[in-house]
Parts: sequence; structure tokens; C-alpha cells
Amino acid sequence: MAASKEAEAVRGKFVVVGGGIAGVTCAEELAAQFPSDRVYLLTASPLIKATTNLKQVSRTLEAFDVEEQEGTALEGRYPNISVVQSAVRELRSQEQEVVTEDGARYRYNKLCLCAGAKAKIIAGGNPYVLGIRDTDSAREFQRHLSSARRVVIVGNGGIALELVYELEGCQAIWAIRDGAIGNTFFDAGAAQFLLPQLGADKPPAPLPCRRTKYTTEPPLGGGGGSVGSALGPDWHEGLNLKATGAFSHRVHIEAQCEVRRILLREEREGLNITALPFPGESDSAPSTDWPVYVQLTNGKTYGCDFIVSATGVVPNIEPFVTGNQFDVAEDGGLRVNDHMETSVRNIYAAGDICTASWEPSALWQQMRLWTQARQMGWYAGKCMAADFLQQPIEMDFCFELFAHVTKFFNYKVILLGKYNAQGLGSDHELLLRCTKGREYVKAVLRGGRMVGAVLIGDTDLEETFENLMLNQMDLSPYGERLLDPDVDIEDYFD
Ligand SMILES: Cc1cc2nc3c(=O)[nH]c(=O)nc-3n(C[C@H](O)[C@H](O)[C@H](O)COP(=O)(O)OP(=O)(O)OC[C@H]3O[C@@H](n4cnc5c(N)ncnc54)[C@H](O)[C@@H]3O)c2cc1C
Ligand SMILES: NC(=O)C1=CN([C@@H]2O[C@H](COP(=O)(O)OP(=O)(O)OC[C@H]3O[C@@H](n4cnc5c(N)ncnc54)[C@H](OP(=O)(O)O)[C@@H]3O)[C@@H](O)[C@H]2O)C=CC1
Repeated sequence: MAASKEAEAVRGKFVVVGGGIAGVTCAEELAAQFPSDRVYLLTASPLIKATTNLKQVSRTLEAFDVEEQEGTALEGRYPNISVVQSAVRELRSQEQEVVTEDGARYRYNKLCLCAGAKAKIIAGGNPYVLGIRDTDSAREFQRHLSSARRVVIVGNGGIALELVYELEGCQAIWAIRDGAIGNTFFDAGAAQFLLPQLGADKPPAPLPCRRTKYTTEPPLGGGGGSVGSALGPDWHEGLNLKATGAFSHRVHIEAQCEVRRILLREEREGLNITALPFPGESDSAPSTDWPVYVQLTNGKTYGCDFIVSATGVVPNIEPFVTGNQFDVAEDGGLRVNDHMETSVRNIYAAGDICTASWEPSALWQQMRLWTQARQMGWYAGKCMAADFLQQPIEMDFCFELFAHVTKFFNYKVILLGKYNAQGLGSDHELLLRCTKGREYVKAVLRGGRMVGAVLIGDTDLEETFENLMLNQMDLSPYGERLLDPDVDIEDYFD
């Protein structure tokens, strides 16, 4: 496939950039719809991500396995897909062509950009600050952890939540901006419900749960240097997250603060800043014994072996925006309309790289998640096909209701609709049911109708709640009985 710069451009009706879940799903959809046309999938990563065993758990909740595979496995399933491992370094939208690192040019009728995102890292470039995004960065993290005694984790989203629970044998100082843990996924009540798990021993076997699974083959395989695809659910299962200590969790939370500055040992000594020991530990290492120190905005300073910046993602748009007039959203994503089209003609985008800029359904919001990457990639493929054939296409049903199933602190967690009352202001009421150590159920109601829910534990309520949200039934007559554990609410609404 390599070609010299002067060589003629390769022509493909459809070209997709990115071998993550969004790009692969998009290419598969196009290849299925146009079996006699070639679809080029250009990717920087040596392995691609494939969805297998897709199961519709309910109308909007889905579970699937994700496997890292060689590109040839995808070509085997879809003989009209050509996987090219070479990063795109330039987009010439006027000429409708992309140029890859190896100098080859690909002309397209329709192009879909699915280059994902990269970790947004505080103090980027500091060798003591690590982000976790792909196989290589996870390995680097594991290497640092193997000899670590203490790590500072910054951020309060998905990665931080997983790390504080999974890390063993290492003290963790967890610095969060919010007052409660996990604010991107749930509220302070749910945080209170989950917190005791951080002090408890981990169960020997993980909780079974119907949700997305992630496998790498060979184990955390890949190859160095390039922009890899994002890790996903269970990414840590193939990794040894044990450090040197003979204990499981040892987490101290510093809430409502940020990192003010990061100091090397000598810098701290020069400034004569006192570092604190690990709270509640008598046998803590001397406070002068660390290679790096983190000063927080609450005035406290802690020494550590390294810092994990689990502070969100930035869409990977650089090679595409140079010289092209894309409409870029505030979060750095390429804006897409309800056909997944960017502002540049014949260019679509899907997954973490894009920002949904259509008027969303009242119960849906974008989050950079695996499920949404799959749904967007698939829908982008459908839209590209429909636009090419000049056929109409309707917004897919999966964008009606936000639905995410995951696992935190060994509990199944299901988020539906406006689960955190996002954008509702004070115009909502909450119904809560909580049994310590077993389940946490929160329903968000507006005008007597359910608009969101958080379900933690094996509540078995997801389908009923999903239906109540989709049909917007007036629930005012039921009042608090809606969550009465002695009432089987499925009987009410069947
Ligand atoms: C540690 C971690 C844990 C996660 N856990 C979960 C979870 O439990 N549940 C969940 O729903 N989501 C989770 N996510 C989020 C999820 O992994 C992402 O939202 C999803 O994988 C995004 O898919 P994507 O295809 O848009 O991007 P990516 O998977 O990032 O793929 C982008 C692809 O584009 C390629 N690329 C980049 N630049 C170029 C270029 N210039 N030219 C060619 N190719 C290029 C890359 O090599 C890659 O193949 C997690 C993410 C991380 C980092
Ligand atoms: N189980 C799951 O579903 C998982 C999903 N993921 C996904 O992977 C991606 C990456 O995860 P992650 O990095 O955790 O990102 P998230 O977007 O989940 O969370 C980012 C966190 O970082 C905080 N933050 C941002 N900037 C700073 C800063 N300068 N100082 C301190 N805190 C800051 C944010 O706080 P604030 O809210 O105050 O801005 C937020 O708590 C996300 O798309 C996430 O959804 C990852 C792991 C598990």
C-alpha cells in the first residue's frame, strides 16, 4: 500500500481514519452497504478494535465485547475493507484527499474522521506526571507503579475512580476538585454509598455484570510509539496494579482542591515547604524522602513517587484542522450535525474526536464513552451511505436516551437520561432508595415524569425505568411508592 509522494493517489469512495471502535464500526457499516466498493481504514495504531457479541440488554442499554485484533482479521470478515497502518499527517479538504505518514495519498468521496482523543494532562511534559489512554501509556504506568510507595491521583472521573479501587500495595492521595467522589458519574449521595468500599478488602472474584468487556490479544499487545486506541472497560484486568506494599487500599482523599504546583525534591528543599505524612499512618516514609512533591491549592503538600493525571481528554484534531476551516467546539471536538457531518463538505466525524452539536433529545447528552463511539461510528456510516445515495435518513433511536452501564468499586452502575439532573436547575425532584452495602437507587423527576436515574447494585430496575423515561408517563399519582422496596413496580407499569 505504501506509495511515494509523487505516485498517483489511491481512490476510495469511502475513507475512514482511526482504528478505534468508532472508525472500525463506521468502516464495517460502509463495507456492508457497498460490498463491491473498497473502504480504506487508515490508522496510526498497529491493532484495531473490534466489537463482538453485541447484545441489546434493553432498548437503549447494550453490552458487547471489544477485542484488539490485527487489521487482517477485519479484512478477513470484510474483504472490501483495506486496513492501512499509517497515520494521517495532512488533510487537503479542497482536493478531497488525505496524506499518510508514508507519503501515500487517498482520495475520497466521503471521509469519516474517528481519530479519538488523547489524555488531557496537567503539567504535560513533566516526567513525573503520567496519563492513561492506550496500551503504551498503561504499560508506562504499570512500570512506575511496580516500585512505587505512594502515588498522587488527580481528577474525579472514570479513570480516577477505577484506579483508587484497583491499586494495591501503594498509598494513594486522591486530589479532587469537587466535594464528593465521582462527580462526572454520580452525585454526593451515591458517593457516600460507594465510599466504604475503599476501606474494605476487595472480593476475590470480580462481580459478574452484563456490560461491555474488553480483551487484548496478545495481552496488552501493540507496539510502541504511535497514537494508540483508547483503552476501555476492564483495561486494568490484563495489568498487575500491585505496588510494593502488602496491603490493598490505602486512599486519602483531598477534596475541593487542585494542584497548585509540582516540585522536585531539591525545589521543595530550596523553598523550605513542609510536606505532610500520609494521614493516619504512623509508619509513613519520611516526608523528605520523595522524588517529587505536589502542592495543592488547599495549602497541603505531599511527596510521592509519581502523579497520575486522570483529568479528561482532548480530541485528536491537529492533523485535520491545519489548513481546513472546521468548526471546533469549546471542548476541542469537531462539531457534527445530526448527520455526523462536520462543517467541511463530505467530511464526517464520530466518537471521541467529535462534539455532538445538534439539538439533542431532552434525555440524551454526549459523554466520551465506548458505547457512544460505537453508536456514532455506526450511525456515521449509515449517514455517509444515505448521503452518497441521496436517500433520507432519520436520527437513530440510540440518541433518544442516554444509557451507560459500567462497574465502579465492584458494583454494577447504570446511568440513564439526565442521571445527575444535568441542565435541569432546580426544576426537578429526586426520589432515593438506599440499602447500605447493597443498592442505591435515585430517580430524577421533572413535572412528575422520570427524566433520569442512577442504579447502583443489582436493582433490576433498568428496563422499567428506561420505559418510564421513554414513554414519559405521569408518575405523580404514585409518589414515593415508586421506589418502595415492597412494591413490585414492574407490575404497575407492565
Ligand atoms: C483507561 C480508560 C478506560 C475507559 N473505560 C471505559 C469504560 O469503562 N466504559 C466506556 O464506555 N468507555 C471507557 N473509556 C472510553 C472509551 O475507551 C472511548 O470513549 C472510546 O474508546 C473512544 O473510541 P474512538 O474510536 O472514538 O477513539 P480511540 O479508541 O481513541 O481510537 C482512535 C483511533 O484513531 C487512531 N488515530 C489517531 N490519530 C490518527 C491519525 N492522525 N491518523 C490515523 N489514525 C489515527 C488511533 O491510532 C486509534 O486507532 C475508557 C477510556 C480510557 C482511556
Ligand atoms: N467506567 C467508565 O465508564 C469509564 C469511562 N472512562 C472514560 O474515559 C475518558 C477519560 O477518563 P478520565 O480522564 O477519568 O476523564 P473524565 O472526563 O471521566 O473525568 C475528568 C475529571 O478530571 C477533572 N479535572 C479536569 N481538569 C482538571 C484539573 N486541571 N485539575 C483537577 N481535576 C481536573 C474533572 O473535574 P470536573 O468535573 O470538576 O471538571 C473530572 O473529574 C472519559 O471519556 C471517561 O468517560 C474512563 C474510565 C472508566
